[in-house]
Amino acid sequence: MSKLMEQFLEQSAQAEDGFYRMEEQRLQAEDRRREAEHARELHMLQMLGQMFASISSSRPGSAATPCKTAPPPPPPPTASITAQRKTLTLVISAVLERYYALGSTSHKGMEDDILSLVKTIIPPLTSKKHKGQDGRIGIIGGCQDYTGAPYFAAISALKVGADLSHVFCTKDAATVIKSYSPELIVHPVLDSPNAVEEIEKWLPRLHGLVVGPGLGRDDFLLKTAKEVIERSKARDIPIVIDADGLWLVTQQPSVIQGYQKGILTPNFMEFTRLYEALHHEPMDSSDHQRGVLQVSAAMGNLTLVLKGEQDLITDGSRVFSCSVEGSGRRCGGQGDLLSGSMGVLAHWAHTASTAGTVRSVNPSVVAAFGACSLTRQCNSQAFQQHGRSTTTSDMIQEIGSAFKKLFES
Ligand SMILES: NC(=O)C1=CN([C@@H]2O[C@H](COP(=O)(O)OP(=O)(O)OC[C@H]3O[C@@H](n4cnc5c(N)ncnc54)[C@H](OP(=O)(O)O)[C@@H]3O)[C@@H](O)[C@H]2O)[C@@H](O)CC1
Ligand SMILES: Nc1ncnc2c1ncn2[C@@H]1O[C@H](COP(=O)(O)OP(=O)(O)OP(=O)(O)O)[C@@H](O)[C@H]1O
Repeated sequence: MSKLMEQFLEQSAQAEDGFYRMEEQRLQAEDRRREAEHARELHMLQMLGQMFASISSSRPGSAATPCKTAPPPPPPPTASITAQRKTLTLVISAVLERYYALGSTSHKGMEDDILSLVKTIIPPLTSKKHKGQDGRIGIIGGCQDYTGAPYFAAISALKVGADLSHVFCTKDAATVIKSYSPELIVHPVLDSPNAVEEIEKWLPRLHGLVVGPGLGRDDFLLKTAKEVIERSKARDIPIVIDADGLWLVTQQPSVIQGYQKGILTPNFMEFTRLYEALHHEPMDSSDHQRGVLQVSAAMGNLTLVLKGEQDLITDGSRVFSCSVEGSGRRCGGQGDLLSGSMGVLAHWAHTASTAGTVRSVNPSVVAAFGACSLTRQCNSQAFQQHGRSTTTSDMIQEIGSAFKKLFES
């Protein structure tokens, strides 16, 4: 009897095992089918995104002043073309929204998609606009020691496409900066006793602010910068904080914490300082992705760019990495080119977001990604010509063609 019972139990156990094995195989097959479907869907959405982006970025030509020998100018953009462009950019946004909801992990695909999105924020060049409409950018920085940094940032903003670029610097830096370029508007106010009021007069006219390049760490200048940041936030102006501006943020994070139009652009050293000030412990330098998510979260989901071999960009929800090929040349001032360009792109991205064009990704992230790609592309192009002797001025010369290659082709 007990033998029969044993046999019966053994057979039931075998049947049960068989059942679970089959069920496991069935579930694995189902998983594989779902994964394949998921990959197909991602691939299709990616291709659609690229297709729509290339259609939408082929703009009507800008209306040039006619001259006798020139062919007739192309017709101005008609209402139907404008409507078509708008529909296409909305489709790109919807495609990307679905794509990111599916959780892509493909870095190359992701880079291409964000680049497509950058293309949609660039205002078309038309004869219908007046000077200033494509951006008036202010740089807070420039002191006795550092005159190059604010110049690099301000001229980069102009070369990317801002119409006017202002530098608010100390009195002794102003003449020097003016002498580098007649294109810049230079205000020698940063060390005057009523600096904040002097700068505030201009805020209603500014579309973007870059705080820090060549600012130095003098207490009075940092206090002025802090007050200008507060007043710019009250006016909802996009603010990029770089270099010594990040020194200020490290001392007083609340100055920009939680401001959704703020972007921080630390190099590794600046990032480490900020991390340690926020978390009161040394950073785990083996996991940069985790580090940037932690700092962004601690700063109230502020957009953050950790510059390096790959630029890591996050707003605390996901990390985008920009690895457009640059070069091995690390001359000073590349970060200034980056922050100046970002000031303009941030203005364009937030304008596009208000118009409903950018919906799927945080506009600050789109601007940051655009500026990182551009800086790296400039670095690569300048390096091809100048090799080891490449300087930031050589990179600035490349902004026009790098911009065209990345965003207008
Ligand atoms: N022409 C001009 O006018 C220019 C002016 N500029 C202006 O200068 C001001 C000060 O800026 P800053 O970056 O030199 O200051 P700071 O934070 O003390 O860093 C210095 C220390 O950080 C380190 N370090 C740097 N990068 C690192 C990395 N990736 N990874 C690791 N370590 C890194 C490096 O350490 P080291 O190699 O010496 O050990 C170095 O000692 C600011 O206003 C800026 O705008 C610049 O824009 C350039 C062009
Ligand atoms: N190791 C690297 N490889 C490739 N590109 C890099 C590397 N490090 C930095 N970059 C690029 O150089 C740009 C500026 O970064 P960098 O770390 O030089 O900033 P920074 O130190 O703040 O510059 P600055 O000299 O203006 O103060 C970034 O856009 C980044 O992409």
